[in-house]
Amino acid sequence: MPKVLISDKMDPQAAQIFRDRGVEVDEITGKTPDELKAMIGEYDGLAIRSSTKVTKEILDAATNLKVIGRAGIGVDNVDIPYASSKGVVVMNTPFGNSITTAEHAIALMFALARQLPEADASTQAGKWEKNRFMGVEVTGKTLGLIGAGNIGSIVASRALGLKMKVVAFDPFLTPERAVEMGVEKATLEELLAKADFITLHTPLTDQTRNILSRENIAKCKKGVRIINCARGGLIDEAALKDALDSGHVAGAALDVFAEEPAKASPLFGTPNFISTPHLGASTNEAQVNVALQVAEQLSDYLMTGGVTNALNMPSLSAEEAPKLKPYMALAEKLGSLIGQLEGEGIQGVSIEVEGHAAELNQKPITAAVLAGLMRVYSDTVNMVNAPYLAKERGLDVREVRHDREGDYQTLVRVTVKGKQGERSVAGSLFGHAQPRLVELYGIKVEADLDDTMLYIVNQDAPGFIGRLGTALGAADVNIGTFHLGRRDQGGEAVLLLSVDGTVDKAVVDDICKLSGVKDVKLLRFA
Ligand SMILES: NC(=O)c1ccc[n+]([C@@H]2O[C@H](COP(=O)([O-])OP(=O)(O)OC[C@H]3O[C@@H](n4cnc5c(N)ncnc54)[C@H](O)[C@@H]3O)[C@@H](O)[C@H]2O)c1
Ligand SMILES: O=C(O)[C@H](O)COP(=O)(O)O
Repeated sequence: MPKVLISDKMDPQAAQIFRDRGVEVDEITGKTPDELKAMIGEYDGLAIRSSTKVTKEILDAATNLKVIGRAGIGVDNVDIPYASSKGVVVMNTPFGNSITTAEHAIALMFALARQLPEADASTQAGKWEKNRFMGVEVTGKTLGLIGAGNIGSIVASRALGLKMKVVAFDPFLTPERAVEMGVEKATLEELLAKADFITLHTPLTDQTRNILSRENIAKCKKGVRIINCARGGLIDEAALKDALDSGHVAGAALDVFAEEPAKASPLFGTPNFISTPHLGASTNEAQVNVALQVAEQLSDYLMTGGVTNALNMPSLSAEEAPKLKPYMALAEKLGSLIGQLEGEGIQGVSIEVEGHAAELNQKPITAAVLAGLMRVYSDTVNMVNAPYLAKERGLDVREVRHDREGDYQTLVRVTVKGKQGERSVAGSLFGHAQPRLVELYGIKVEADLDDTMLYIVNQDAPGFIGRLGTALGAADVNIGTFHLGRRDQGGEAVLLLSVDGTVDKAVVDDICKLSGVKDVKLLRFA
């Protein structure tokens, strides 16, 4: 039974879903990195929010980990490249808390417009300072939206409902989408010059880090109010403090900080500065959404192989997974076969599907071929890290889909470009589920690729099979299955034998010495 650790505070329904789906679950929150490191080795899955930092050290200690699920959107607390290199799938729940976070941004905008936290504190202190708190209306004002994705577009729709004008800066926002959203597409400079309120909704990347830098804050309209419910690090906090002190910025509300938990900040105590402790996603509704989603996604992956919302692997629905499973087994065996036969020096690989295989999601088939192929170089390769390793090695990967149906109802062909030019192997499924090799380097040969096999190329001539059988018998090697194919009569022939147990190198060397033998390789598919 797979085992999952929930390491951050999550709605209890998550744990219930894991149990209902046959996954063992422990809920242990608030652990230090060292404590997490000590316990992570026993888990197949890890469910987190933003508090748990999944670093290289944690991933190195996570020897059984297959999947990390983020109950929320931002995954900057997970070292995704390293998780990928370790073959760990990373998933998030990209929509579950979007409305809630957009509402928090709007709430902070109103709190800034009417100085609500300060007015509240003053009133509860018995001061009744009616004349101290003069606000501004939002109606008719311009909201500058930096980042117009899921949350940004919800904020825009709410702001339009409040009769604001919305200008948006997002390099990936098309003019058509801007029209559909009812916003004006702008450059960052234009936005800074026009906005009365600015709200940030981008991830933290090298391009967005300090997007509101000292220089850009200076370019803002005097009296601008700034809201950040996205990620700390998008604003230069020291420059923001100076701009609040000088009055250039009339107010700022931060839900997120460059360093969290933010227990001290020069901004704390600054007039017209409001802060919340990363509460953007904290509503009952959003927390139920993300907890249910993450538990369903992780259970699907661990129990059926279904992949949803993964950041480092193609999606594969729980319905698709069982259909693709035999294809992935076939693809992995074909990749492994050609990888073992070719050895070093592969520069490119093309994966062709035809017939029934062409109706399926090809990405997992490609990932499985690459996993089989790359395992020749490293035994820690799996479907998650194989595409990354292939890219790292500069392997040219092509996918081809043929609508035609050939000799087989379904076919996967793997062609590699290596030291000997282009060579291919092809396989099909028998009885809808049994992977079988049907072609090897242009020679028709039907073979199940069993755990241990001998590949022999010889000159087609009478008596060879007898001599081979005698040599194997003398070495006490039992033949399981025997498959023969040849290019033409008297030409090159290929033999694939499955054998019980293993075969010593000395036996392989003896077979090499038999008359007519051109090549012998011991293959493993376990
Ligand atoms: N405070 C919270 O609790 C909370 C809750 C949920 C999400 N978030 C954060 O909010 C942010 C936005 O989430 P989302 O779901 O809308 O993400 P999203 O991916 O749907 O949207 C992000 C948008 O940013 C845009 N973008 C990327 N680079 C940009 C750049 N250089 N300049 C301008 N725009 C750029 C993208 O094109 C995209 O449209 C994320 O950082 C997420 O982690 C915070
Ligand atoms: O990216 C997110 O989803 C938010 O930052 C929410 O973080 P949290 O789950 O820690 O509240």
